[in-house]
Amino acid sequence: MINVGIVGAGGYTGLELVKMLLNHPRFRLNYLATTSGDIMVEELHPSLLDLITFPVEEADPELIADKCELVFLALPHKASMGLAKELIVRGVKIVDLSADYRLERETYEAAYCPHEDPEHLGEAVYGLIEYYRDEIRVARLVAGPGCYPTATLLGLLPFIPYIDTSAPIFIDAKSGVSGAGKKLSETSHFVTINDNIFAYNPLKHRHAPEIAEKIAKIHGAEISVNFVPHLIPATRGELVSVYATLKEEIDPQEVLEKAYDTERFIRLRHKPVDIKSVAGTHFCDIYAQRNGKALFISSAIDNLLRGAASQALAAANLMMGLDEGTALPVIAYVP
Ligand SMILES: NC(=O)C1=CN([C@@H]2O[C@H](COP(=O)(O)OP(=O)(O)OC[C@H]3O[C@@H](n4cnc5c(N)ncnc54)[C@H](OP(=O)(O)O)[C@@H]3O)[C@@H](O)[C@H]2O)C=CC1
Ligand SMILES: CC(=O)N[C@@H](CCC(=O)OP(=O)(O)O)C(=O)O
Repeated sequence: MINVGIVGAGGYTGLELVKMLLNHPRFRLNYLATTSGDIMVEELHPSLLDLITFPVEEADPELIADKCELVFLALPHKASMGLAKELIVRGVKIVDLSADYRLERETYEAAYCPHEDPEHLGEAVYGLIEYYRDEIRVARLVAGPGCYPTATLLGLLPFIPYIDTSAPIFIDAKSGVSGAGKKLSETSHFVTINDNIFAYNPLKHRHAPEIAEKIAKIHGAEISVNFVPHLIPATRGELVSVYATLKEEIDPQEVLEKAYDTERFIRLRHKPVDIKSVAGTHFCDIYAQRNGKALFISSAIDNLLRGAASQALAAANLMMGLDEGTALPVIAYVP
């Protein structure tokens, strides 16, 4: 068995990781931590009662290195890099769910804060599985992509060679409230979001530079990303609609089939996608349609899973030489 740990076990993605690791045939959950520790995991997450009994500690790099070959950091940005730099020098493999190792230093510092671990930033691999699989297999530090960039890039990347990048591209995204994490805020308050929907940070969200940077890296195309996220009254799930202009009248279905024919966790749909069919799973569902040169791409993921925890587990599987799909959830919460 391979010993693994989770730091940030009290949060939403931390819980998703615990749930998947309970069913993992090769990973043994050997360490759990929160900021203050001193609690049992089944107290932290009452839904785990009678399924697991395990102490949660205060995060300590020495102890993590003693107990784990690989650790998932399910922490807010900044907190992650503070710990990751202590762990990597101790030989622990890391899958970081935060934004800390996703971007070039310049892009990161423009959108977040000064980087505290430039030494290891350059070796981090972006954990978008379908595009970085080979690099992930040999990585010691993987950066889980943001949830919106995951759904957007999986839908949009196959079309980049056919898109007129001189015309604006609009990405209209909608997320369930769990995307904002566990702590409360005015916008995630029940009374604000119930029976409601609204845009936030239009054209200014920090995921726009992440999307643009990865398109440039993968296709060498500089595009101006116009990204508008919305909050919707759902617990989990994310729907992304991309509106772009084509250079030529290609068959969108054919483009998608060519890109993802052999990908078992990408489902190509012949009808517009929805969030419920992917909720609780690692799938990304994609649909595309064209009217002349106007292109519409629609993708859906579970933000907590494919957008964070299950994508992190797929990366960890690859890093430890296992089948990518080990213990990834595939049965959706339907109805
Ligand atoms: N929610 C989502 O859909 C997605 C989340 N992510 C990213 O994954 C990471 C985790 O997200 P999520 O689980 O939603 O977040 P949550 O806010 O639900 O959980 C984060 C946990 O980290 C702990 N924490 C907070 N501050 C610190 C600190 N300074 N030092 C140590 N621990 C701290 C908190 O609890 P405690 O202090 O008690 O330990 C908390 O339980 C974030 O970086 C997020 O941006 C990425 C993609 C999608
Ligand atoms: C609904 C909601 O609030 N979503 C979050 C994105 C979640 C995510 O992917 O966060 P990181 O990039 O920080 O890891 C947001 O817009 O900030």
